[in-house]
Amino acid sequence: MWVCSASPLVAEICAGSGLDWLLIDAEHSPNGLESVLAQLQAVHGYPVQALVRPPVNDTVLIKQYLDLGVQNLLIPMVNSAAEAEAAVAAIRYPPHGVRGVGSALARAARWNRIPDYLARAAETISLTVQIESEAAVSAVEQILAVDGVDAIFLGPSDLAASMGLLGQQEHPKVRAAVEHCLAAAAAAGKPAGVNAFVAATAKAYLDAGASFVLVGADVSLLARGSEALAAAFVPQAPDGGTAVPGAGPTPSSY
Ligand SMILES: O=C(O)C(=O)C[C@H](O)[C@@H](O)CO
Repeated sequence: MWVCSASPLVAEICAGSGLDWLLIDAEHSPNGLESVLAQLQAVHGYPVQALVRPPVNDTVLIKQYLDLGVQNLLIPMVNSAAEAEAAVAAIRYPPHGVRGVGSALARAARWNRIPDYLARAAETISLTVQIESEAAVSAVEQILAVDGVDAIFLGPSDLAASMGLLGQQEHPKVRAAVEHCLAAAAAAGKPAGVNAFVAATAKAYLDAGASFVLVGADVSLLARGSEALAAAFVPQAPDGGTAVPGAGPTPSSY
């Protein structure tokens, strides 16, 4: 599930839920380096894998995330093999890439307490790139062929927008594009994941070959759960609207 609240406490609650992976998001959520660090520390020791999504495919930012100790990166908006190659270069030290060397100062290497960190760092990091535009779907085979791309992740919300179908993640053309990418990943022998908050769609994508799915978000659970409490206990206005100040209609499930 997504962890978007930028709260170590919430991240720890989710980490102990039984879910097997969490995505700490810094693309659309109010997370900076300090809050990502605090959440990594909060989930450490729980039987859960944490992925982290930086806001952008940027070499300097990726270096900072890696030095914090992020081991599973999800890079958004990767639209071509060249952009995927740039992400791979960002996670590898020279001569295989361009990652700056700061392990003596960094949590990633536990401040040089991890022997051979520099030599072994690449083995400890996974790179998943996000396919979320028509251009990326067209280039998915080339992106999957990039050495160092470990997995792809489909983003139906942005994909729908790029197809002129803003807000229509369930549109048959969007679902067909997602399934095309799932098949391409299977052919390439690499895992593919997808964002799918509608349970039936998540199950359909699993049946179509998805290896991992994002099926909810901390903020959405809190929003819908608090609305349900309000609906159960707060008197409704006579016109059927809500009596809760500031509350509005519930938008799409994404
Ligand atoms: O395009 C997508 O889908 C995603 O990348 C997920 C979104 O970022 C997230 O906001 C869910 O809508």
